[in-house]
Amino acid sequence: MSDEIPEVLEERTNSAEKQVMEIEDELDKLAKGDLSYVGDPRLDKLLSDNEKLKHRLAVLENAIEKEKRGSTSAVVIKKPKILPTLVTDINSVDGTFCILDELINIFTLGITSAYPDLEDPPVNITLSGNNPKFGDYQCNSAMQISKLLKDRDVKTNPREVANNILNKTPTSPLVSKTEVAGAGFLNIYLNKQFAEHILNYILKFGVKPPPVKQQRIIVDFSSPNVAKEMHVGHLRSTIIGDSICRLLEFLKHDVMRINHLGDWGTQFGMLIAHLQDMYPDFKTHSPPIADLQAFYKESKKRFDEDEEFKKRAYACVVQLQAGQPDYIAAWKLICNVSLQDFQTIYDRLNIKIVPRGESFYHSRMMTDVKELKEKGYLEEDEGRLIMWPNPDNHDGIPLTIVKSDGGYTYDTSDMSAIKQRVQEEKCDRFIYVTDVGQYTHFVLIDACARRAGILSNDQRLEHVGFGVVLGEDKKKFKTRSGDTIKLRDLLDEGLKRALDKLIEKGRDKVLTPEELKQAQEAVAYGCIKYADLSHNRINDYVFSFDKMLDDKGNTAVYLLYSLTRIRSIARTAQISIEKLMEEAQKSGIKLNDETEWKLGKVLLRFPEVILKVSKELYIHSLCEYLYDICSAFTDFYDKCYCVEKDKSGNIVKIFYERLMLCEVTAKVMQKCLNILGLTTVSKM
Ligand SMILES: NC(=[NH2+])NCCC[C@H](N)C(=O)O
Repeated sequence: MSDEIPEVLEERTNSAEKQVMEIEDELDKLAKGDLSYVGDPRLDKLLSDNEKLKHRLAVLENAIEKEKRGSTSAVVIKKPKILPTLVTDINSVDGTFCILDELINIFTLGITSAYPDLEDPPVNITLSGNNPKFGDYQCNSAMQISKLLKDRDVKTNPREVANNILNKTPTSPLVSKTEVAGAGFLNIYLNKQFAEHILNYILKFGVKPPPVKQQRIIVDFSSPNVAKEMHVGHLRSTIIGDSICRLLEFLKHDVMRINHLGDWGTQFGMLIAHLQDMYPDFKTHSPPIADLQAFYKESKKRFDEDEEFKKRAYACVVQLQAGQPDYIAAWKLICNVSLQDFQTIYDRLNIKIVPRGESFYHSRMMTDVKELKEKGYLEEDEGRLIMWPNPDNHDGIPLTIVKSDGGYTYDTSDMSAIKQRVQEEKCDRFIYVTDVGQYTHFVLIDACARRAGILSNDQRLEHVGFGVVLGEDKKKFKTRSGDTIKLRDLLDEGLKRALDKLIEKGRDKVLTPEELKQAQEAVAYGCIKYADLSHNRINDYVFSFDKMLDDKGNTAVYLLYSLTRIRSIARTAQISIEKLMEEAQKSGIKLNDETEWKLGKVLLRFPEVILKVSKELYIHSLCEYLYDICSAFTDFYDKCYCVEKDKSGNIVKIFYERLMLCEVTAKVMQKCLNILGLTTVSKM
């Protein structure tokens, strides 16, 4: 076998090693108390990059080992690469077509045929940005390839490489032209007929999801704790998690929406003991516990102050864990009070979620702990049983699987949960939506589940982390009196503010009372959701009704209003959708004006944006896209008449093709808003 391969691998290993060292340096600083990184979104990224790089390093080192061992074998059989098949006929594609993916295919062919000796050459395609001078998309691979060649002592420069690629790149009905520009960029211009074809498809058949391999995906979100306040952090998890589910459901995945409620643990001992005292006949007469938080506080006070009560509380835990029916009944009762409370919030926000709390894993935890123990994964530590991801490396913190009093923990339930999700639910993807503070918890669960053989190499836990909710004073979000904000009050205030806003705009004079109420709810809940979703989730986020109810800028109010305006254009011209479709049979959308062409190109990006967000789970990209559509639409509508009227307001000409473009815009916007969980209204 040639010596060349280990050399390349060694080089890659060196570079990966260097990156690991750099990141470890940063982490080191952090460990030494350099707090400037805390709460910084870059930290989260560094930590996850570090994990990935370590993994890659291990893979590469393994490969070197293998190569070294096998270096006596004589023949190398190069696996033939499976090259992509390209689109040759416009009519063979529909509205679900991802342009970026096809461009990657086209340039993969171009680059591999220009440089057949390069293994896995970089194929780097991006959107060109706003300047039409740079085309619609750009291929930036020439610089990287030129560098790779130089490292192998091949004399060349990026422009030459770009020209070579261009010569070998097959033509495509998607692309009108490609040019070499600047230092070696390849500027790609899309073909208008192709774009028109796709938009006409969407006009006829609606917005359909791009085809992807169907997966079974679990999304663990919301997950408040029984008998405690569901706080703004849980609200973020609820909103982000729901939107992720909607997106994945749109892509036709089999999505499990799971509410991993904190409904198990020693706190139930004192709650049950208190319940027995306060409502001795709780089994026959459902006690009127309206305020479970107050009930919790009372029982906690007794627990802390009354030794006798404390003892009883512990005894209750034992009975509960043993499955004693009376105790199970008491526990269920308490859980149901909380659950009903949570459900009112879900109903108001139109969110579906299935409760499956920590208690669900109770019996599984017993068997799972036994198994972990038997397989030697657990170690004793001051009476506890702990688990390290790597038995030879005790840096950082381990999982606590069994407490010194024999009880199980949050860690235990998450180990059992991941096992259940892999082995019983047979999920392909595992998504957890919590605050960034739990990042290390999930890294540990992932690593330990891998060590225990629960997760295989191609499976991983995905933590969708988000920052803290802050008040307008940039401090922790509290009421004026310093109490935590009740979600119900927050939603009520949203409703009130939304109504004020609509009245301020005089909408109460134009809308029927029913329309006004629909608009009020759509605006109130929409603005709370959108403000959360439109920010990069990793960052802390400032909760401000004034900002979220602004009708300018990237806000729900602006978007919802824009959509109703677009929808009203055909309506005021009294053109029915049937009439529009009839006209579409004759001509279809034409993108003649520069602003029409621009709007058309933004609309074409829908599948690309959806696919990207479904991989990375950063919903704000979808919000930015929605805002891009609105901006492009405004430019178009300012410049192009859809309906021409004479001086006395009579319609003299109707531009059907433009009304069709309005319709497609509305369809795409509507779909995006649905995915974000916003309710749209026809009038507001
Ligand atoms: N599988 C999980 N750990 N899900 C998240 C649970 C969130 C937890 N109940 C909390 O309030 O912080």
